[in-house]
Amino acid sequence: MKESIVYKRLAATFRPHLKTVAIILACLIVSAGLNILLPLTSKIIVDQGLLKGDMQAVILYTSAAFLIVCLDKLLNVCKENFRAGLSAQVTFSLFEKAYLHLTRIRMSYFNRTNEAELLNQISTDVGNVSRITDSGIFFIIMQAFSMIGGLCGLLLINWKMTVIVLCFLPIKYVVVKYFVKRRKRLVGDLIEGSSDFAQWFGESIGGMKEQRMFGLIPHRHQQFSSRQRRIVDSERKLSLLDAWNIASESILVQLLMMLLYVVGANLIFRLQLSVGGIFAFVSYSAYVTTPVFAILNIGYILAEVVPSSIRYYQFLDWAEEETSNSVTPASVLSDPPLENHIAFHNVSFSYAKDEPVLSRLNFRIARGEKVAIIGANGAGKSTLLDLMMRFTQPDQGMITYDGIDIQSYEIDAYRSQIALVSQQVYLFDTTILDNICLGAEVSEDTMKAIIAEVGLEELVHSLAYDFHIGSNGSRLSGGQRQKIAMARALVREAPLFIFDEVTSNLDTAARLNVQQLLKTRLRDKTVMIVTHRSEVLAHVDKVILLEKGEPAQIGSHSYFMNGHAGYREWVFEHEEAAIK
Ligand SMILES: Nc1ncnc2c1ncn2[C@@H]1O[C@H](COP(=O)(O)OP(=O)(O)OP(=O)(O)O)[C@@H](O)[C@H]1O
Repeated sequence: MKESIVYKRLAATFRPHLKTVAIILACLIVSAGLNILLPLTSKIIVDQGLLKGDMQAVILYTSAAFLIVCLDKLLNVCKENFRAGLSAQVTFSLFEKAYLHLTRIRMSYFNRTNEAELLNQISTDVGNVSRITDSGIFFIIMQAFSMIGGLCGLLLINWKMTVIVLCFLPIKYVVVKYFVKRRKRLVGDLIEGSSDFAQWFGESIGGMKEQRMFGLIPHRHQQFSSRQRRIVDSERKLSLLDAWNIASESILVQLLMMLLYVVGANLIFRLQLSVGGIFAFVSYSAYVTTPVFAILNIGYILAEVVPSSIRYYQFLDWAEEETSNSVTPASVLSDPPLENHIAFHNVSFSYAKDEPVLSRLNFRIARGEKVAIIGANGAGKSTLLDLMMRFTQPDQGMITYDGIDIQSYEIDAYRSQIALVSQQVYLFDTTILDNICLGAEVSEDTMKAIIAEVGLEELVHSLAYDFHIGSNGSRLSGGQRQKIAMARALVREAPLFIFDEVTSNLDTAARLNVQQLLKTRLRDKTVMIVTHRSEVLAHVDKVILLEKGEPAQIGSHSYFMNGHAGYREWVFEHEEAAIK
């Protein structure tokens, strides 16, 4: 992303807050004007008051200076009030934009970033981008105003000395340019290192058991050290660079002062400049050099903002799920419900070019049908369900629901038609009840019935509905988590149910419950179920057999058991593996 585009987008951040920005700028202009008067008052106090012994002038001009400072400080508090408000609003909206984008971003984004990395990335970037509202930046703007006044003051007092001040500026420009270049590189390194570390750290926490079981701790410790060292090293270099930048600025300013005093003294000895004049001149020269240094330093501050802004805006540019479509599934609107049939028309999909996972799938599922999807590991079963959920889109072909391409439906309305229990269930860190209802109103009778149907009665009686299950259900067993996920789906009463390997963690009684559900609560519902268990396969209306990259085969369980040797062995293999 080009830097010019980044600057345009950063400027757009201020658009909703133009009024606040205008008030802050007004405060800064008035404040700069007031500050310009101060050296003049000092000059009069020295030349007219002290040197000529005029007490009245001393009292008058010191009082004027006092009032100017009071007014200036009041303005500063007022400006800071608005600036802090602006900063809070900008930070909030940057974070909100990132969060809302995450809720709509295509699911493929999550394949490349883990949670810890994502959190680190968003909070670092929002923090750095919102630095454009820092008091430092506004201070620089204020300095720009005072520079104009300062330059007028300098010319009024002595034009020869003004030339010395102006000659000094290109030197500072070269120095700052060098520092900015180095800082950008170091900040880039730091951002990359932190992101890499956060990704590694997230993975380390996720795989803590594996590290202990397989004796990986010394190896992971080494990885930790090299990654952390890279970050600490970048931070140290950055601090050192900051110190050099400040030191170079002070040295240059002092060098300028030295020159001004030498030349100024010469002019005083030749009676071309008053004593008060030289003090006023030195003050005004600071009004010119400080802003120029500060303006040049903007690049130094932006060296941190720009790399983060680029990453932040690249994240915001990641494609989102299609949400603008407005068709509502007919069954949402009609009572009694429509046919709710699903059809795959020549659907193909691949993650990588020339490596098809699903190839020319053609099948139709009528309302109320129970369909099993079966295939070897990696055959594309979960991918097929992701296509149904619109987490991904077909490369070719079309999936229709009630005869309409599912991509045409308004996405939330479409998803409300489906209750999914996925292979990897996610449970929220709240109570059993909240995890089942997920915000829906569920009557006590329905809840009781569902709890019994999925075999959760015992758990609920021993722990109670309001038992907190921990992060992702860490205080529950795998089977208990799967049962909660089942209950959560049943509560939705959607026309279509999708179960992805839901029986994998269940004991015999619980598996029988699932079988029973197909005949009772789910009798009129359409059900797609990924399973290899013969007791479920024997009760479905049809089986879709997937082989990676091949067109699907469709038939009944008995058809495959009699006519497909691979299928038979496969089902038995799974049964045996499950028994073992
Ligand atoms: N996000 C992804 N990016 C790239 N390739 C993927 C992705 N997800 C799955 N795959 C690949 O696509 C193929 C199908 O995966 P999928 O998860 O759909 O298989 P599956 O039939 O559900 O397998 P299993 O029985 O092991 O759950 C596999 O070869 C897998 O490596």
